[in-house]
Amino acid sequence: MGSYIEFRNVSKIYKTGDVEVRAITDASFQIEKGEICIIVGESGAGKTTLLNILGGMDTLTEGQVFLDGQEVSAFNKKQLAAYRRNDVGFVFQFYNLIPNLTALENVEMAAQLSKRPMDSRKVLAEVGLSERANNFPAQLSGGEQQRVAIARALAKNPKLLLCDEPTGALDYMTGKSVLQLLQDASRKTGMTVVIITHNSALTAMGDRIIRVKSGRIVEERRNDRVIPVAEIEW
Ligand SMILES: Nc1ncnc2c1ncn2[C@@H]1O[C@H](COP(=O)(O)OP(=O)(O)OP(=O)(O)O)[C@@H](O)[C@H]1O
Repeated sequence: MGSYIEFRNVSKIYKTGDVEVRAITDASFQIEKGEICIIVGESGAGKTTLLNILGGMDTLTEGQVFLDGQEVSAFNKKQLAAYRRNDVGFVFQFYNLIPNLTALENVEMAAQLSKRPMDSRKVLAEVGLSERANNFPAQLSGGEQQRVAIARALAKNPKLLLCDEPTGALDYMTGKSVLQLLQDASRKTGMTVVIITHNSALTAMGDRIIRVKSGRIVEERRNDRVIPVAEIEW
């Protein structure tokens, strides 16, 4: 049996007029179910491109991508939309909450779109925000907004949680608590989590580390000495 997630010789070339940008070259790696995977690399290395391909938000130029036995890279537009809706939860650097919906309504809306949602109130409680359920995003701190965004992604009960620089807009301590939340959620639910970051220190919290440089995978390894986020300093 293959791995839960597999990238097989993936390349991505962006074409703008006559100009070609090779964002990813021949990337192959695997991620197992329930793992926290940290994809690390400098700005422009190709991290977001990899995440977008895995999340069905962008297509590849060459190669194949598999998740849980399905070939994502063979999906048509309609299948990709269903895949994004049901199988993938997204957490971005800038939360992307809907401003005129409360915290709870933001979570409920995502849950309603999914095939197998979890109870929105329960998930909001799990991220420590029961008391703020009826607040609008503008009434919440950055860290609280990111918690709502994580609750929104988790409430879909996805197969995979994709996080693009989830602490990029947060201060050190708040960022740490958000990462701790992601680590706890993965451990508690067995959810597979992929986090992309430019911060090498965060590799210590991952079960698997994938390092990207100039569009190529330069390192892929299992980490058998995972450190709780609270103990990581950077
Ligand atoms: N839509 C696009 N059109 C053309 N080139 C693109 C496009 N998106 C990304 N690229 C290029 O592909 C390369 C990889 O970009 P990507 O955003 O994946 O890197 P990244 O590692 O996520 O960087 P950052 O940490 O700065 O977000 C870069 O050279 C970028 O300029």
